[in-house]
Amino acid sequence: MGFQRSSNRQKEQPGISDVSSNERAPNSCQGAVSDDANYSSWMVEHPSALTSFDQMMKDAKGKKIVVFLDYDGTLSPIVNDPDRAFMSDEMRASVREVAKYFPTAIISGRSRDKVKGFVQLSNIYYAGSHGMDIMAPPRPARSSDGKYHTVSLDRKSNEAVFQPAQTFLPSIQKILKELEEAIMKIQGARDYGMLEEKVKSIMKHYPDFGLGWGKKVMEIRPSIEWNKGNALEYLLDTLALGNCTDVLPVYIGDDQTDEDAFKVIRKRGQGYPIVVASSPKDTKASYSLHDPSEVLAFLLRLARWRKASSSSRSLSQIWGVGS
Ligand SMILES: O=P(O)(O)OC[C@H]1O[C@H](O[C@H]2O[C@H](CO)[C@@H](O)[C@H](O)[C@H]2O)[C@H](O)[C@@H](O)[C@@H]1O
Repeated sequence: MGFQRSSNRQKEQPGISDVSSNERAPNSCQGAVSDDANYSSWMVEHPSALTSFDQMMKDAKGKKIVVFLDYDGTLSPIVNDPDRAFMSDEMRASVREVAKYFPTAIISGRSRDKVKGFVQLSNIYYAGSHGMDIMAPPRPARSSDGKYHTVSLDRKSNEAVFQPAQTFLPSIQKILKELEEAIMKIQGARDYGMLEEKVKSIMKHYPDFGLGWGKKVMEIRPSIEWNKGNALEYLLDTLALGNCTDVLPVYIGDDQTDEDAFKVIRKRGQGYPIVVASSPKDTKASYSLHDPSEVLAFLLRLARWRKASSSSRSLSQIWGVGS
């Protein structure tokens, strides 16, 4: 459940830091140089997944790649109106292409229906509400403490939906109603402070829920130990890959909530956590991409790499030559 913050604090738009130093306003030169220097030194720790691509794929040889993608800020640029955060047709085509070759999942903070509506692809898995609403084939679920095993059929009764926070749904409906009534009279942008106050005062009565803040967004979440990292593990399990040592999860995301997935990959000891960032940030990711346009380039390259390696494999099988 999320609320939009209408302040000026907005994510840097792709391209802004691409402006070369001699195109910047004269009085911003100093800052620009040190920004570039900071970004460059950050990049040493988090090299570009594009420039590191060949090495990454060399290391991936013989392993099973599974692709996990965040939505906002990764597949679509950050925009002011969350209802207009559309992904481009090229991005959609690249995800479709990747999903032809690798199991692919979108793990988003948005509701599953909303993100599915934006992505409009049927050959991928969807995990909405920060992984608390997963659509996946029915299989036994595993969680470290044995809780959260609610698997049921969706409205079309043909796919399994895993909702670890299902028991919170009645309270969520109640909170929603109370919030709608309380905020109806608040006028847009300038009343963010009042909105925050109202939300906080209502949420005091719901100790089983927590408040979180994202990029210009305030979110109410059930206080359960379930995040994008758990969703990644759950999806690997549903693919029967959870315990395999030759699995390489590739996770691309830009936000704080994606860090949980980066941590899981690090803990597994194999895989590629890739952060989308146009300025230095504290992250557990090993690699970086500057913005969604670089995500697009990476996905296209990944699909092309796989296509080429499968065709060279079949040629070598047919002709008996080394690849
Ligand atoms: O996990 P994600 O797929 O990255 O979703 C995270 C949040 O995304 C949306 O908010 C963000 O994107 C909006 C559109 O670009 C932007 O206006 C907002 O400032 C960002 O925070 C979405 O509205 C939230 O519900 C998601 O949790």
